[in-house]
Amino acid sequence: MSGFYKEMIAQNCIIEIEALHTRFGQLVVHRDINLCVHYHEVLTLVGGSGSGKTTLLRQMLGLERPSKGNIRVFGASRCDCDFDLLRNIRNRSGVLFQQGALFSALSVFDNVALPLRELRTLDERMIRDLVMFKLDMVAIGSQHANKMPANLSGGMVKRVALARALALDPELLFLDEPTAGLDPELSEGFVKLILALRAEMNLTIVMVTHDLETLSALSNRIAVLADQQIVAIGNLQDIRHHQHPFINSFFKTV
Ligand SMILES: Nc1ncnc2c1ncn2[C@@H]1O[C@H](COP(=O)(O)OP(=O)(O)OP(=O)(O)O)[C@@H](O)[C@H]1O
Repeated sequence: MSGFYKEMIAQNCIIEIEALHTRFGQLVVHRDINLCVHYHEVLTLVGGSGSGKTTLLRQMLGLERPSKGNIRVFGASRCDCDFDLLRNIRNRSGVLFQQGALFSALSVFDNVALPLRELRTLDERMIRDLVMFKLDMVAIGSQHANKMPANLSGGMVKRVALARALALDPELLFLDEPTAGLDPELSEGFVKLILALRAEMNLTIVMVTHDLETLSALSNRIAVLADQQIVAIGNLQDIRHHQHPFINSFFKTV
């Protein structure tokens, strides 16, 4: 075991990123990224447009591969191609994509039931109970279960998408711009819901956001992506005094 991994285990990392490089043709997006996401923290990725936040999130999720370097989730390498191992990582992770990304042809109920049905181990009665329980957790009443996504408000789409992300009781939750498109009141309510569920389910959260209110309310630590690297990492107090042009402009209203 390399010194790096010993250090990661000692630091209690749920996700460990080592010497990660990403390039798309001539475009270098990440250069030597090293990062540890601690168990039970909320780590937020911030950075300018095109700085590689979503790409890094997708790499942690296993949806994209870095050009070089390694990502370990729950101690297992993303680069291992063992199907059972990758499925295990997937079942222990939930993701809330930007815009909610509900399947438009499926009802609220069927959207939340999807990850449960994919397990192929639960009968429909059990699935029904679990779906109604998850909808209740995100304050969606049973009268909405048969509605189609097109008939929901923006705030409801986010909550149903969150119920789906939490369907398998994940330990790790990824949030991509969770409050984008919500007005300030709905956004505040959604942040409170995430905080409550995080405490209830003992979640570790990795989030991408441009929204300062969301960032301040939820983050334990913030990692700033700029110049293809993580130029600063720490809590809000640590970060806001860091001297970097992106950080100065991003936090100037705090
Ligand atoms: N599959 C791909 N092929 C080619 N270029 C890509 C691909 N995915 C991302 N990029 C490029 O990589 C860079 C980083 O993209 P990414 O979406 O990760 O940035 P971001 O920080 O999330 O940006 P934003 O805040 O605007 O969403 C961008 O220049 C983007 O155009």
